[in-house]
Amino acid sequence: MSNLFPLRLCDAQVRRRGKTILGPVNLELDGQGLTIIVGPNGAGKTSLLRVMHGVERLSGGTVQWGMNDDHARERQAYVFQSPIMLRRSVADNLHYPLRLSGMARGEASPLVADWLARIGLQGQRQMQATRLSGGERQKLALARALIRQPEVLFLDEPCANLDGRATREFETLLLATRDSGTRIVMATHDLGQAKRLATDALFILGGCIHESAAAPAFFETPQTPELASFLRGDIVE
Ligand SMILES: Nc1ncnc2c1ncn2[C@@H]1O[C@H](COP(=O)(O)OP(=O)(O)OP(=O)(O)O)[C@@H](O)[C@H]1O
Repeated sequence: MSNLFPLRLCDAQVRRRGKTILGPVNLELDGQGLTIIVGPNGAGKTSLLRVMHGVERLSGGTVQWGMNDDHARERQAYVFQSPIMLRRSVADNLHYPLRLSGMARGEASPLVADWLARIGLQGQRQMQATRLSGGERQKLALARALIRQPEVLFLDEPCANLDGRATREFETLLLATRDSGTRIVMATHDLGQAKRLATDALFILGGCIHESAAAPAFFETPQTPELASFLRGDIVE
């Protein structure tokens, strides 16, 4: 049984140049499910993900995992909106994190082959990763994040630049990841995607959690006028 969870944010706050961009946020995350973060542009979704992942300096409050920060960090992975590919082959992009963790190449190779098959890129294994399409890159970024078997995966708008088919393939991989027990926290602009994936959701407005609930109640019976407007597609500030 993992002791990484719960993740507790207590009055977590981020201020930059005299402006509060996040918080105070109070939140407890347990170890299961797929939490979706939605909210208007600039509301603080990325900042919240970065605070949870421990890469955003706090101006106040605390972020606590069930274990010390260094060990907790090793069990986390983060996927960005625009993934950075190493200027190496597709296969080497998957070998890289395993080598960093000290795994011998012979031991890593079957894992790499398995992940190439899961993301459907066996045929491109020798191709320079920077030549992949946007959808292929994002699947490779996901595999690179998951190959070390993190317990929690953070994603920031991973499908923002993908077409429908690539988005569907990516979502299928995400659902399989969730079902295999990896905790997922993901920001998205796409309300359809949020509904398809969420087990629970957070609505961020003005840097604070304005409303949160389990899905489908979050989407079907919003409790605040602001979330109701946002879900209708109105402009909310
Ligand atoms: N380093 C920084 N210095 C000053 N302001 C910042 C900094 N980082 C973020 N901000 C501001 O903080 C606010 C929250 O940004 P954040 O990227 O977290 O929002 P977001 O909800 O992810 O936005 P989007 O949906 O547009 O990606 C924005 O107004 C942004 O301009």
